[in-house]
Amino acid sequence: MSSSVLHTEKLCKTFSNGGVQQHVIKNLDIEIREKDFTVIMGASGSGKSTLLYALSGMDKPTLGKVFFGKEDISGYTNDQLAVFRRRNCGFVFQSIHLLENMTVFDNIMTGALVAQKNSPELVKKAEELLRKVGIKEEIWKKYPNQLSGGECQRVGIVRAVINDPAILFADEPTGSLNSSSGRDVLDIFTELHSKGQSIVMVTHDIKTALRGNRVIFISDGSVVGEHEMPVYGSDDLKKRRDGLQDFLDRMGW
Ligand SMILES: Nc1ncnc2c1ncn2[C@@H]1O[C@H](COP(=O)(O)OP(=O)(O)OP(=O)(O)O)[C@@H](O)[C@H]1O
Repeated sequence: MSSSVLHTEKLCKTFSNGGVQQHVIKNLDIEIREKDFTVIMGASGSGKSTLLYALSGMDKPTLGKVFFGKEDISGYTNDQLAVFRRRNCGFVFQSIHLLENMTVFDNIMTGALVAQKNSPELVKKAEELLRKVGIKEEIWKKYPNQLSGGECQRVGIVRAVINDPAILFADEPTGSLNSSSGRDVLDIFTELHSKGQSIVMVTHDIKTALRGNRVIFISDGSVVGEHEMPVYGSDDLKKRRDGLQDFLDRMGW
């Protein structure tokens, strides 16, 4: 059993919408294990993205605690959280916001930790990662508006993992892609996971969720169920899909 990399204690997040309090995350306890590919699923509006933001230090909880290892990050200031994220987290969202006035290569370098910036080792690492995700050398000097959506997403993944984050967070990473580009992106996630990358991904798509090895279902701001699967590719895909579908049916999805 792998060790815990992140956990929450009675996590709460409340938004005030026009003076009305909306309790989106309610006393939620969750543990994210190292080297797991954890998938968070649930109905629209159940609080998946809100949870991801709280887990990754993108937003502060209203009440409760978030621990990264033994470090309680819930009381951090915005500046401390920014440092925490840069050191420990990588992010891939539905639409990747690359900086339009920078080339593909420079976009990746801007994400690098200051200490490593433009070091020969880092340049080599960026080149290797770009090749690995299928971004050929002739694209490295191009600007984001000269790339397809799938290419942008793959560059975004390289930017997200360039600092070897302890956790890669993804929110509907294939949501804006066609099925072939989406599959390419998921193959990259699968490969990263097989190399030991801890991943936490929000999705409402079964095909995407199948890539994980642990699916956590949330409803109305609480964890209501959990489903474990072998590492993707090591089992029969039909059995895997049926098992996940069965779990989701039981969750009332
Ligand atoms: N910054 C915010 N201010 C106010 N309300 C918010 C904010 N962020 C989220 N909410 C509300 O919290 C609820 C949960 O939103 P969240 O985006 O976490 O759900 P979700 O499960 O990710 O939904 P979806 O699958 O549709 O993306 C929604 O009702 C949303 O309107």
